[in-house]
Amino acid sequence: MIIRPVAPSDLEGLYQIAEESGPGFTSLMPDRDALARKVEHARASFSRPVGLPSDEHYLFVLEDTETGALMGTTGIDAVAGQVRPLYHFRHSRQLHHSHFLGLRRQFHTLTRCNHYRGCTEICSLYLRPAFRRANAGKLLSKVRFLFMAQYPERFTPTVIAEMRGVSDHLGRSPFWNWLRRHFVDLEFASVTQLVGAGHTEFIEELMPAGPLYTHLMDDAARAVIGQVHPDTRPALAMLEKEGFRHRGFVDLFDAGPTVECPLKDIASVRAARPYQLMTGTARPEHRSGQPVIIANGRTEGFRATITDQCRVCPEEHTVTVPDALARRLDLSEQAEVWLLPLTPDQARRPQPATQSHSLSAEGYGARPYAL
Ligand SMILES: CC(C)(COP(=O)(O)OP(=O)(O)OC[C@H]1O[C@@H](n2cnc3c(N)ncnc32)[C@H](O)[C@@H]1OP(=O)(O)O)[C@@H](O)C(=O)NCCC(=O)NCCSC(=O)CCC(=O)O
Repeated sequence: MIIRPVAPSDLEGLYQIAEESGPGFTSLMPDRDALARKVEHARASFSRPVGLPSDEHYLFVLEDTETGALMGTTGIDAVAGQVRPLYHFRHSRQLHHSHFLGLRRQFHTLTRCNHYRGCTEICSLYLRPAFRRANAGKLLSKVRFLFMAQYPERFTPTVIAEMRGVSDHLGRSPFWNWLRRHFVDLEFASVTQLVGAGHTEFIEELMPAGPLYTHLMDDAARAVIGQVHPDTRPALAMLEKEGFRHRGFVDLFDAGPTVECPLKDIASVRAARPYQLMTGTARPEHRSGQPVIIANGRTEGFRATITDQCRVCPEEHTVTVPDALARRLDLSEQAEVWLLPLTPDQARRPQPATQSHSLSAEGYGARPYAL
């Protein structure tokens, strides 16, 4: 399997992915014209020289090199919330207290906001069920951090991910059902389609701006605040191991959590290193054997894969790879290559609990309002 930038010939495969991933997956909607524009935008972004990040969108695909089939997608928006505002609900606590009456009560509220302005956003992580296999999901998730380590000037100091929230197999969201009843009478699928196509004006016009008291919501809506879709738990688990944390901002439509991490603290960004390529047979002193993600040093011609065939000489900063692998990654002798080890010890230790909302898949579900 090989990761590469999306190409116009991927349009049909992308459409299939957009269809099978369902309505909560807003960054890829089944609309051929919109997908074609996305592919063109990505092509222009990979080929553009960048000093300061702007509206670049990097969309990568994972290809099965034996069949040419598209296995999955993974993406990065260099700067989100700049051209169009990025809306969230801020989940917070309010204390109502009457000294005179001796009464106090604590409430949880959701308040609409534009907290994230101009952050890099990772998105579009999807591995087709037919292609689920060891390390494919990890390659899709981590390759973006390897790309960021290679080209930090293309990204902002903070990276966020808006995780898909809970919806059922018919695409109904318990959180949206409540909002729909009280504020915007549209199907969840229609709303996500509007947002996916960039039509967000209705948010200012129709969505509540003042605080929503969560105890007034029905149980089903309240229970999914800050929770991810079951299929998204692996995606969240991988990001938590990278150091991403939830700070209380949830999606306006399905209440899925947004997580964030400073770019320089992302475990894979810290672990990625450049080497000089040697092809052919490794020398005995070269270190061998560990699975790594290996990428060439290009943008437009970016290629990456996972392999345990690299032999690394850390002292000389060189790596020897078999000729066939060098050809697949379009590498020539002495080229720069980047390696990211897959070993679990690169995972960061969790940050202090006081700074983040609790969000283990089970833990948050059991206590959805714990700050
Ligand atoms: C996310 C991926 C690509 C992940 O691929 P796989 O499922 O094959 O991953 P995997 O290798 O089996 O698991 C990856 C890691 O997650 C852990 N893991 C697996 N299942 C888990 C669960 N139920 N709860 C908690 N952790 C779990 C595994 O132990 C493993 O970590 P260890 O190896 O350390 O044990 C896939 O699940 C997928 O396509 N999901 C549906 C689409 C989706 O919801 N995408 C995210 C949308 S949200 C989005 O796109 C923004 C976020 C983003 O872009 O990253």
